[in-house]
Amino acid sequence: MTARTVVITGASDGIGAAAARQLAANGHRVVVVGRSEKKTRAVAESIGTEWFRADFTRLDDVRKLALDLNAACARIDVLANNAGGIFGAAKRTGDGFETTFQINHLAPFLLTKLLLDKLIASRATVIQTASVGARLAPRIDLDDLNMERRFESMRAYSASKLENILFTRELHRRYHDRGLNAVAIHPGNVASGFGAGTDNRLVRVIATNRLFRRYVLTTPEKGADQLVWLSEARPGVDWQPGGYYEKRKPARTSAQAADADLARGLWERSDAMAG
Ligand SMILES: NC(=O)c1ccc[n+]([C@@H]2O[C@H](COP(=O)([O-])OP(=O)(O)OC[C@H]3O[C@@H](n4cnc5c(N)ncnc54)[C@H](O)[C@@H]3O)[C@@H](O)[C@H]2O)c1
Repeated sequence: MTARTVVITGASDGIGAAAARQLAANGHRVVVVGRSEKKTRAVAESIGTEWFRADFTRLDDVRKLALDLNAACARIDVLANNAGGIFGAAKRTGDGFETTFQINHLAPFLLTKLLLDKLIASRATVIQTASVGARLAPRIDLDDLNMERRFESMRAYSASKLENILFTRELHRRYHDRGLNAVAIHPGNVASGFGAGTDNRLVRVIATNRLFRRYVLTTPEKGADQLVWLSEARPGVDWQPGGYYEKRKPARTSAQAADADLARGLWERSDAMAG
């Protein structure tokens, strides 16, 4: 197989780090992106690859990351927008947006847009690590993407993961005929750093309890399976762009995820917000 250039965000930990290790072992050029310089550097050095640091609570970091990636990579065959998580109480970033919304949706939206020319020229695959949790999302209110009316960390998380799927659909609608292959996935329920810092007690207990981690959740390596598979497989042959996958198979999600007007509206609002 030809070696590909694969950029993975959230690759300092968990699923992203496991995918980076596997793809590097398979001979690809992997670019590791993370928030913590120390952890990101450690992962990159352990697999002998490049790394960049960006904190997605700062859109200026995302803009700088896009500039760096555009300069460092002649082509990008795969962009895995994997960074994300469930966080605590309602909080605004310095950019003025609700934190979960910005980290999980707005930052990867902006990064993808700033890399778009290169992604199209490379006929790239763009993967969103979404979640089965998107099924629990409340009705997305385009006039209240910051959830000012009723914030709760699980509501914000599930909405952001639905937004990952809506973004995938709209990316596909706009750019598939120019060669872009967009896909969203649920990675499985994985024992990673996910959920450790949330104020949602149930999620925190499941995510941190030793027995749950050992017997109920799966490993980061298994959670990375679809990122690795989609990075190497042939779009349009091995999998169909535009959709949502679980365990390497197209999967159903909620009716909202298929709402084309909502996907278009979210794109337009995100564009205006990200500037
Ligand atoms: N673990 C699960 O069970 C599970 C289930 C469904 C979906 N997911 C999704 O998988 C993805 C990876 O999560 P994981 O399980 O590996 O968790 P993790 O906590 O181990 O890793 C999360 C990664 O996201 C990065 N990140 C978090 N906040 C960031 C910020 N402000 N700026 C830049 N990067 C930031 C972290 O640095 C880390 O590299 C997430 O998008 C998560 O929503 C996880």
